[in-house]
Amino acid sequence: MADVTVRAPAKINLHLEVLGLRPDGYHELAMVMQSIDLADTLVLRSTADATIRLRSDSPELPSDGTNLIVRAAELLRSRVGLPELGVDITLHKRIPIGAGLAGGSSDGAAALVGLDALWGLSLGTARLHGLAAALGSDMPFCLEGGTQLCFGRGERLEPVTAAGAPGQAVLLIKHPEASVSTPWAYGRCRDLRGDFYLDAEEDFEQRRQALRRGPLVAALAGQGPLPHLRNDLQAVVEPEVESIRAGLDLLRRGPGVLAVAMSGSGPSLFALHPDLATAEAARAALAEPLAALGFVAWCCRCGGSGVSLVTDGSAP
Ligand SMILES: C[C@](O)(CO)[C@H](O)COP(=O)(O)OP(=O)(O)OC[C@H]1O[C@@H](n2ccc(N)nc2=O)[C@H](O)[C@@H]1O
Ligand SMILES: Nc1ncnc2c1ncn2[C@@H]1O[C@H](COP(=O)(O)OP(=O)(O)OP(=O)(O)O)[C@@H](O)[C@H]1O
Repeated sequence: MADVTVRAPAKINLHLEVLGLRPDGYHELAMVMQSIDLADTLVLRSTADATIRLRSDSPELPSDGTNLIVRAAELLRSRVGLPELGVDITLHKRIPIGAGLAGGSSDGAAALVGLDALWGLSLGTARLHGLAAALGSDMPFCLEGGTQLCFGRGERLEPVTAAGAPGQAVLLIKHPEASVSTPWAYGRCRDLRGDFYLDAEEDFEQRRQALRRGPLVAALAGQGPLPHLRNDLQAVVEPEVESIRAGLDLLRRGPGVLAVAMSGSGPSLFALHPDLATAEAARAALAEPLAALGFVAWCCRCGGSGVSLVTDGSAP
């Protein structure tokens, strides 16, 4: 079969609420996640030698069995019981690494979708979703994309209609030297807030309902103003990382900004804007202080889909 190319978009968290700690050690969450059009690209080619090979244009990224792309390919191949299948994968990395933007999870989801097509498996959405959930909490969202309520440890999805969303674009910033480990952020959350965690399923469900019926979901549907964005991990990470405090302050000063928050476990920060032109104008207005503090900045549209096969030859 000819090469298969897959687009792997990043996500931001419009809401991240930590409800409690589960018996499996993961946190029970209530989130709203949103795809953005900052994306990696994977190009996959079949090989005859039963090896899974990855190369990428990012020198910091491992290409061995610790990379989520290789882990996804190995899991898929073993689950379908076809050890003779081989693939060469080339990754064009654009999503910053360890940034709270689910770059690795989106790459893993893209590998699942790409290999399903390349190897002619036709696994279907439910099986791909199961494989994604086994690889990481954010990965099922990365498969589906768009705007979704995400519950459980992040893998239980409910689509949100965001046709009327006031924020159609983001100004996204990241400090190259800041890094936050996801397990560390959850561990810190447990240390600081663990005594207030909920533990009854009916309490979790009450919080899910509050989010489904709350002002954020209404605003996304074009029915009301955008509320303050909540990220419980931001509340524990912000006091520890100076560049996060400085970056949030800066984004709030951008002209036309609707709301500002940290994405996931950070350290990426974003400002929601009505459209790309307003986000670009804010980037231009903040160019000097952003550069002085050493931030890298991107302007992105809030996108409508998760990983997707590229069929028009437009990527990478
Ligand atoms: C911070 C977020 O990006 C928000 O979308 C996600 O919750 C993290 O998702 P992810 O990177 O796919 O996370 P995983 O690879 O499944 O888990 C990494 C680690 O994060 C912690 N973790 C993750 C998800 C969750 N619901 N509870 C947790 O406590 C656990 O320590 C886990 O060992
Ligand atoms: N294909 C990949 N791209 C990026 N990171 C990867 C990949 N595979 C494995 N990793 C590892 O995963 C870790 C987290 O990287 P990633 O860029 O996914 O972080 P993140 O955006 O914070 O994720 P999340 O938002 O899901 O918590 C890094 O330590 C990185 O080495």
